[in-house]
Amino acid sequence: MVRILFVAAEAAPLAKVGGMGDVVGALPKVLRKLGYDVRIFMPYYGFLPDKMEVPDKPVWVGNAMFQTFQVFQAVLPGTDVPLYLFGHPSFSQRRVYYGEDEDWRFTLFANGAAEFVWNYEWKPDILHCHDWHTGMLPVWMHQSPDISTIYTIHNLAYQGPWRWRLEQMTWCPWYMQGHNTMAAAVQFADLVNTVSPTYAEQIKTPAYGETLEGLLSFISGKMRGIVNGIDTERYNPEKDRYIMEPFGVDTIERRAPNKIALQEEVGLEINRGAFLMGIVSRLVEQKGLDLIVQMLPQFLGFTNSQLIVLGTGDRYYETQLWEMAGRFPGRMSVQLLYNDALSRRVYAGCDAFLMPSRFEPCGISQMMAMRYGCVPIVRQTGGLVDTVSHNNPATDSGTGYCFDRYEPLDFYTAMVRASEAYRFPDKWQRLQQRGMRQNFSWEKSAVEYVRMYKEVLGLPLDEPVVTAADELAVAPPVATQPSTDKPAATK
Ligand SMILES: Nc1ncnc2c1ncn2[C@@H]1O[C@H](COP(=O)(O)OP(=O)(O)O[C@H]2O[C@H](CO)[C@@H](O)[C@H](O)[C@H]2O)[C@@H](O)[C@H]1O
Repeated sequence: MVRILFVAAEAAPLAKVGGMGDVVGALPKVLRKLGYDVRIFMPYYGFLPDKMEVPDKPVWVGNAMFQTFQVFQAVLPGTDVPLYLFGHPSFSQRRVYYGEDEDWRFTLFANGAAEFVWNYEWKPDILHCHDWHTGMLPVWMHQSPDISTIYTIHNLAYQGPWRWRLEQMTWCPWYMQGHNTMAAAVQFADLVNTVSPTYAEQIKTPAYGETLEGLLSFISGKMRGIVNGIDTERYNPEKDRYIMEPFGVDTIERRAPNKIALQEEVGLEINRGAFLMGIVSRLVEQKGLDLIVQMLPQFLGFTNSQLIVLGTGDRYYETQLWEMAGRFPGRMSVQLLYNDALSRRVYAGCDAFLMPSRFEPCGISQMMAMRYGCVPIVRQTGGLVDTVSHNNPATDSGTGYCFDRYEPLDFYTAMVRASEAYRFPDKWQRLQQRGMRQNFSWEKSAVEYVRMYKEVLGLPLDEPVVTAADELAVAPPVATQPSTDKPAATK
């Protein structure tokens, strides 16, 4: 059976700050069903014992960067995916990112992962690395021809902090890109992918390449674009115990109480007819926050619409939104926090979801919104192009509202068109149902990942990888931990 180790800083539901956590938490369990022995290696953050049982005894003790670390083996809650936790005091605080030592502790983490795969009894055939935190692994793995590497770019904008210090820590000279772990991985990984076909093309241009467009164009032969899925088991409006009233595509009339409950919960006027818009996001420039700050006061001023924002991020946007909410009491609510349960209630209660991103590698939130019958209003960029299509009431087609240019008025027009369409309940309901019927499950995208794994191992693409004997023992017997749907720590 092919063995794959995912190395990442996040894995939902244990540690999730954004979409990468969703991917690393959901894809391995689907791949295991397809017959691959997939495991995860991630840091042992200080808040993990609140969410799961971690054994006291490590399965392995190693050394890297003159430090001793321990590796604990557990199981990702709600799945059968074995989880290796990298234990070192630098991760014992209750945070995932930020801090003065961000560069150092993630370099240590990547070093620890390398030592682990070189020396531990279970050896992967493929090391699947995610984002800058794990970027040096493909460089170091060049001394191990028996281990292939795949690198997934979730967000090109984050290429690692304090690069001059990174170079001193990675012990890799400039031609190995020791100062920029994202570039290092792109250059040295056997295959590279990003999380949607459109973004895979866009990042070869200066507008989206974040200064790596030259390198990305150069390696385009080994570059793939695979659209993300969502965890349709965890995020299922028919069974979600965090929402007021479960509903499905054929029982969409049962969705209405969720809107009233949400209005009540976040302090909005109870108004069944108001056009309720939602945002669940990291509050950063990428997500089009400047368009929101510019246009929402006008839109709220001229219509009877309402807005709820759930997110954390840049202090500037947090302050702007907070100040705006003060100008629209009962019409706008800002929740500056990370809360998975509330995010589900926003998806289930709002009429529309705003995502006017400046750039978007894929985007998970718009898919979650559609799954919960919330109509996305998005800018046509990156993965939003691949997952949302424009509503055409004449032909009853499309799943949301899309605009093209990153201009306040274009965004405004899209919101006006959506709020006008909302006045026709039957058509609006059919639009919601079209979104809910989309197949965003990981099963579809997992097949494309399998193709990549076969390609990197040099296996024939049209033949199954697993042998009959393997199929009988699809996964090693590991106990399944009960699911903890507790939200992760704030950023
Ligand atoms: N305050 C809050 N409370 C609760 N939940 C919150 C929250 N803020 C955000 N979330 C959740 O975090 C996830 C956000 O995922 P996205 O993919 O939309 O964006 P992100 O930019 O983080 O991911 C990056 O990586 C992913 C994965 O590849 C790409 O899809 C994306 O384009 C790229 O920018 C969603 O599951 C959302 O519900």
